[in-house]
Amino acid sequence: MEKKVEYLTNWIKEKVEEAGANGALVGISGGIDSAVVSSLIKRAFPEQSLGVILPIDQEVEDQEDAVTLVEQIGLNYIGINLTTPYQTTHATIREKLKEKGDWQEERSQLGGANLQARLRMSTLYAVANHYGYLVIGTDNAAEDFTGYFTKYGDGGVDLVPLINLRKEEVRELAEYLEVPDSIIHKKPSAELWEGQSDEDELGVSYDSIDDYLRGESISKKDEERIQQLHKNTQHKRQVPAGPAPYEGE
Ligand SMILES: Nc1ncnc2c1ncn2[C@@H]1O[C@H](COP(=O)(O)OP(=O)(O)OC[C@H]2O[C@@H]([n+]3cccc(C(=O)O)c3)[C@H](O)[C@@H]2O)[C@@H](O)[C@H]1O
Ligand SMILES: Nc1ncnc2c1ncn2[C@@H]1O[C@H](COP(=O)(O)OP(=O)(O)OP(=O)(O)O)[C@@H](O)[C@H]1O
Ligand SMILES: [Mg+2]
Repeated sequence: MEKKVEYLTNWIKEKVEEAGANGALVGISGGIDSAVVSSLIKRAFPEQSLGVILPIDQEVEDQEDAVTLVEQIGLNYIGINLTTPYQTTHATIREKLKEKGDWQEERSQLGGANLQARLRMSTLYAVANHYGYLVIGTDNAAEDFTGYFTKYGDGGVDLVPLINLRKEEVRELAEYLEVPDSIIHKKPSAELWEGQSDEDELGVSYDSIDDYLRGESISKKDEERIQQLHKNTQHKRQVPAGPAPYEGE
């Protein structure tokens, strides 16, 4: 485990230095993925790393797991409350679409959820620009394969150190790195709306996705669901498509 941690830590260090950046930061949610990335950036850059806690509809102090984590690992951190920017932006969009007669309440949940992820991304980049740091993402192999992230939201980052790790491998790393149990055993959730659960929304468990990624056989139903998610989200793993150069008259 120590070798794996060293490998990931050195990789982050090399990529940040290669970019000529001063250090690294990560958004901290109180979930396991960002907890592991927090520990890695602290090891890579003990003095030049930053955790950013970005609550929406909550106070920074209420993000207890996130605060406990940064204090435990001694990571320099900052809390920026995005409740007002989120509510203002969302209300402005709602008002304009209502005026146009196009607003549909039942279609608003996902757009609002993705807006939260994209406001966090914009905030992380504003802070990163300020310090000359890179933004470190938290996507793991299961999320990447199924496209379970917001395009240009939590998917909008500079480096993705966990991208080849299955969820089970992230858990193993978290245990080795002594991430608090309350974080390790929490039900994975993007927390973009009340009661959201990754596995309910995905329609398949992380264990099943991990088995699939390991090449093991899983139920036909799960296999079809994973392949459908992968296919539908192909665009998120690519640079935006453009036409070939025009070669006519
Ligand atoms: N074929 C295609 N080629 C090019 N672009 C395409 C496209 N199909 C859709 N698009 C574009 O992509 C958009 C849809 O993608 P996107 O905006 O990402 O939206 P979408 O994939 O519908 O939603 C994001 C999902 O990720 C989950 N999430 C988000 C954030 C964090 C976490 C977490 O685990 O923490 C999970 C969230 O709960 C939700 O299930 C469309 O509105 C359209 O603009
Ligand atoms: N309140 C928040 N403050 C700062 N960053 C956040 C917040 N919520 C989400 N993020 C960022 O978005 C990322 C994606 O969330 P995701 O839920 O996939 O990861 P996680 O919360 O670390 O782990 P888990 O998947 O176990 O819930 C987080 O890792 C974090 O970097
Ligand atoms: Mg989460």
